[in-house]
Parts: sequence; structure tokens; C-alpha cells
Amino acid sequence: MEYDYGKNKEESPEPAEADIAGTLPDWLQGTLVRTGPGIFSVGETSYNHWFDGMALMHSFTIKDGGVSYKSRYLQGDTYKANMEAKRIVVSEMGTMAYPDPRKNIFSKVITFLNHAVPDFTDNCGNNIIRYGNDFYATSETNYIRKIDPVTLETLGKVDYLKYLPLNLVTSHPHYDKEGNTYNMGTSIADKAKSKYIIFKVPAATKEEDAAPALKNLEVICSIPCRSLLTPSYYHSFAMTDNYFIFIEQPFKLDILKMATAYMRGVNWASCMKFHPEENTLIHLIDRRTKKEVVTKYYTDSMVVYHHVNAFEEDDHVVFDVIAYDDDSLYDMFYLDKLNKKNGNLGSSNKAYSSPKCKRFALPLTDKGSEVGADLVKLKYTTASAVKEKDGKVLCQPEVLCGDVEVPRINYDYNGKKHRFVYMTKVGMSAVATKIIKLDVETKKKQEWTAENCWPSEAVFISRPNAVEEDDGVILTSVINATPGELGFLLVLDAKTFKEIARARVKAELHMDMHGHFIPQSS
Ligand SMILES: CC1=C(/C=C/C(C)=C/C=C/C(C)=C/C=C/C=C(C)/C=C/C=C(C)/C=C/C2=C(C)CCCC2(C)C)C(C)(C)CCC1
Ligand SMILES: [Fe+2]
Repeated sequence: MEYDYGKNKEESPEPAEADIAGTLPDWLQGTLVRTGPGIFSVGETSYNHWFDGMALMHSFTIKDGGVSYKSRYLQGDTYKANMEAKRIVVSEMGTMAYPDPRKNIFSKVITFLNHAVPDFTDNCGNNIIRYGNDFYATSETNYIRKIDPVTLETLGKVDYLKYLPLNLVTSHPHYDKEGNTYNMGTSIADKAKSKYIIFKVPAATKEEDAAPALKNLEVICSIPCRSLLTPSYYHSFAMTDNYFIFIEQPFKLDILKMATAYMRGVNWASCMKFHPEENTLIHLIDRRTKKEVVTKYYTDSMVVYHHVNAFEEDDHVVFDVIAYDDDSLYDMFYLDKLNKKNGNLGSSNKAYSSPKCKRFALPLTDKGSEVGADLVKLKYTTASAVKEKDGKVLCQPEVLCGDVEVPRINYDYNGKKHRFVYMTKVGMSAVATKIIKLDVETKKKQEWTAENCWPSEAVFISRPNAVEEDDGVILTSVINATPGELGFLLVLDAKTFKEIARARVKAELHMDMHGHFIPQSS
């Protein structure tokens, strides 16, 4: 069985009642909105990379024991321009598109000179996030698209650049209990400086505030890039009560290459390079002073997309991430590789570096220790942090678990010491075959798997007034490749990892990226 990554997926905008096997807990009420790439070719043109696909959102609305499903394309400017032209005319990370393919290189240069860089895509197919009372579809460009999470309609386009000089912004913000959102982005060569900016979008003050939440955005701090013309790529960051953790990895954008990419006819992705010979800086920002702590933490070269969580304990900041030894993840999702090689990741030319869940510990004090001493004093981790000269500390992680991705936790524990992580298990094939729960304390794993079933990200929803961390359910959208069987929303008891219910939908489910659960009350 294999998943056809490059096939265009149909939208099902009419709500369809799912057929429920099992019983949904009566407290579970709300909507799981998810997104991912859904359209890969328009007319005669196709995208090169799976992440480029035009966004298809879908939602599972859980109400009074029933589930209704719908899906809709994100109708942004990119979608409209491509559909109108009947071909791909807007560039994505892995595909450089030219409005008129008949133009030769000279007219390409003219086009380039006329509008130095083409307008960027608003194909927001990576995640659904909340700012104030509003929900947005997002990828990582300066554009996000407001959506109606109930109807999945596409609403206004919001440009971060109107509020802050941000060229790239993550699709993985953090939220606090007060309803504030924290995110970070990169400002490239603005006033001859490149920097990473962490900002806060305050909670909406009134229930029905019509103005975009971003207008109240506040800068928390900015971190100068290691180098002006090669800022690092990052996909997420972590937050505790008192700190932000940002990994400046040697996986970098080359701005000079980007500036000429359009003219040279190469995609944006070819302007990103992993530098294994360089180290990875770990920035720790004190939320109270809004400044970086003076200690310079670093580790070996690595590539991280997803942070799991971070917390403070006994004068340490501990954080877990999913780390790779190189940047092969991106390459492996080129559609020609996925389709031709039967989705077998191991058979691509470059060996695929498998993701590992790793724990780092950053000591906050060194209490007069000598150079060469391991400053980590926590009993439960083998992560080390060796003091060097000039305020530098070399960190080595503990590997918690291998072959896992898209981590989620009980978000009530974000920034606090967590015990359980829910992830998809990835092997040598380009589909996830299992959902796993990792107990980071005992390293024990619980798994859910079913024949020919490919689950997506495992989203944890806590039972109201729960006391235990894993008292709740896991929701995951599952593609069922068994002929004649339907895909479903799987509901697992997060504690026992036993199936509670399946809500089978009469629509084709697609492989998606991330999503957001909106409880009914909000
Ligand atoms: C650069 C730049 C630009 C552009 C941008 C763009 C266009 C972006 C996009 C972006 C994006 C669009 C992104 C995305 C991302 C994603 C990710 C990062 C993902 C990840 C994934 C994963 C990790 C996976 C996993 C797995 C496996 C491995 C197996 C099977 C299953 C699964 C799927 C789970 C501009 C022009 C503005 C300018 C400046 C600079
Ligand atoms: Fe992500």
C-alpha cells in the first residue's frame, strides 16, 4: 500500500455526518481544524515538492456524541491566481513559477528588474493558529490568512510586514493561559541588519473586536543573526514561564542566492544550505529582562523542526526537540522521489537521517565550577553541559527515543515539566504507521497501530478538571488504505492508549501537517 502524495485531493465543503463506532466521551465538544497540502498540479504544471501543494483545510466537529466532517481549499490569492491562469503562477519554497513561461531569459531579467522579487505566496498550508479571537491558516511567509474555523471559509489576508519587518514567521506559536500568543520571525537585511524577533500578540480585550489582533503586537526582544546574509532557518521555538529557547542552527538561508533565485530559475529551497562543519547556538532569553542570558550555550550541528516542550527545574532549563543529523528531511519530500521510489525513504540517493527525540539541559548557574566540569546536576537525564572558556558551555543531549516526529503534549504543561509526549512513529516509509506515547520518565512507550492505516499528528485534549497529565483523549485523522474502507477520526484514551471511538467519514482524507483543537466554549 502506498499513499499517492502527488494526487490532487478533492474538497468536501458540505458537512458530512460521520458514522461512529464506539462512544465519544460526552465532555468532548469542539472542532479539530487541520491543514496540509492538497493540490499538486494545475493544468499542465505541477509543484516539485509536497510542502508546496495548495492548502486543503479540514475539520472534525464533535458535538453531542456525533462528528461532522468537511474540507475546503484555502482560497487565498495564490489559489485564485493559479486557478484563473489554469497553471501554477505563484512560487513556493520548492517550485519557482513564472507568470509567463514563453518568456526567454532576457524577458525574465526584465520581469525581475520590474519587480525585484515576486510577491510572496499566501498558500498557508502548514498550521492553524490563534491570535486574539481570530484563527489563521499559516505557512512561514509574511502572509497569513484569516479563516472561519466553523465554515472553513477563507477570510482576509494579513501581512506581518505591516506591523513588523518580518520576512518569515513560524507556524508554531505559543499561547499562555491569559490568551496571549507568542511567536517569532526573521527580519532579513532590514536597515543593514538581520535579526530574529520574538513578539507577543495580546489576548483580545473584547469578545467581538473586529480589528486584526496583530495591530496590538508587541516586540519582546530581538536577537541579531550570527551573520547578516545567512540567517538560520527554524520552524519552532520553546517557552517556559521565565525563558524563551531559540535554536540558531547551521541550516541557513543564503540571502544573496535568494535575491537572484528568480532570475536564475531555481527554487527558494536551493538557497538553503546545511553546514555540518558549524555548530548550533542555543539562545536562552530571559522573559523578565527581555535579554539573552550571558552564558553562550552551543551544541554540534543539527537540524530541528519541532520543539516538544521546555521547563525549568533546579536552576536548569530543560528542553526536548526532534532533531536530525542533517537536512535530508526536506529533500525526501520532493514529489518525484516520493512517487517513483514507492515512498521508500531509504531508497533515495542520500541516506535519510532519522529523527530523534532529544533532551538538552541548560544549567543556569555554574557555582564556581572549573573549566571542563559538567554543569548539569539533574539526576534523571544523561544530557550534559560542559563548561568551557569565555562563558561557553558545550551541551550534549540525551536521546529519549528514535524515529518519531510531529510531537504534541498536554498543552496545559507547556513550559512546565511534562511526562508524556504523543508522536507519530516514522520508519523508512514516507507515511506514519503508528501513534506513540512516550513516558519520558520511564522511557516506556505505548502504541496504536492498525493495518493499512496512516495516522496524522496526535492531538491531546484534556478532560475538564483533569488532575493527571494524561487524563484525556488523543485525536488523530487516519487515512485508511484498505480498499473499500473509510478514513476516520480516531479517539484514543490517552492513558491506556486504547481505542474509544472511530468516526468514519465518507470523504477522502488527505495527509496533512498540523492542526488546532477549538473547544466548543471558545
Ligand atoms: C525563504 C524565504 C521566502 C519563502 C518562503 C516560503 C515560500 C516558505 C514556505 C515554507 C513552508 C511551506 C514550510 C513548511 C515546513 C514544513 C515542515 C518543516 C514539515 C515537516 C514535516 C515533517 C517533519 C514530516 C514528518 C513525517 C515523516 C518524516 C514521515 C511520514 C509522516 C510525517 C509526514 C509525519 C520568501 C520568499 C518569503 C523571502 C524570504 C525568504
Ligand atoms: Fe511543523
